[in-house]
Amino acid sequence: MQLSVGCATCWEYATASLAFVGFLSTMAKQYDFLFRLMILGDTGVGKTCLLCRFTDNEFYSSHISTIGVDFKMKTLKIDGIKVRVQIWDTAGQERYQTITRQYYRRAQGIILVYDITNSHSFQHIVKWASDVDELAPDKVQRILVGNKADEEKCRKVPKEQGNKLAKTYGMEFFETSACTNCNINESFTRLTELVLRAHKNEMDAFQHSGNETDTYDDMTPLEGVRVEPDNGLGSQKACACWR
Ligand SMILES: Nc1nc2c(ncn2[C@@H]2O[C@H](COP(=O)(O)OP(=O)(O)OP(=O)(O)O)[C@@H](O)[C@H]2O)c(=O)[nH]1
Repeated sequence: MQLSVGCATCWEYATASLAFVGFLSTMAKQYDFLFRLMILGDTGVGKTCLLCRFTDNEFYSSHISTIGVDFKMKTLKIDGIKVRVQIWDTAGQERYQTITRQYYRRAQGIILVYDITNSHSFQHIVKWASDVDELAPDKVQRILVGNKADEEKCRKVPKEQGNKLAKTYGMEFFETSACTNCNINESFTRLTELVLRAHKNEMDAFQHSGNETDTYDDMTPLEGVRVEPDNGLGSQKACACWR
């Protein structure tokens, strides 16, 4: 860029531009890869709580149903690689399935969650898994999570049953508690590792293509998905149903 000497405005503009470019390149190097993970399961199993515990180390005792899809981000370091995960928290309520189903095809990793104190939520895993088979990419990585493991006295689903179901689907299995922060980092990190491994060839090709400053980021926009808040639902969580 050619600067006209003595022109204060141009100089300020150039300095600001260079600072902005520097800022962008620093931003670009904050992570090496970006992946999308998704949390699925019946309403009330604790999907939002799992996510809030993982990203913010917080736990909320009230159940405020998610509308559509919400998301949070976190950066992990795995084997020296900085991986940024965008984690979508989906509504478990049937009425939002038209919206949440739009997101499956962009997920690289999926956490299927049931509540160990709720047999129905466990039985419904079969339905969630078949939705994933139908709608998610072939390469999608999945793990099974039995949440609320702190509620041992109210347990309805034995741990062996969870293990058995996970084996049937070829998934790894974790019992977690968002309440006591048990196995939360372990499960999210393991899923991210599986996604990294599944995409290794593409990532190697990307790095060898000379993109040293860019990040591997499959972020083409979603088709427009929009939901209007349902006034009959009472208090509900903020949502990011359209992007
Ligand atoms: N004891 C216990 N309660 C939990 C745990 N995780 C979540 N809960 C409670 O379960 C209820 C539902 O949690 P949410 O995270 O809102 O459930 P959700 O799956 O996101 O529900 P939807 O948004 O309706 O799909 C809340 O009252 C939470 O406090 C846990 O690990 N242990």
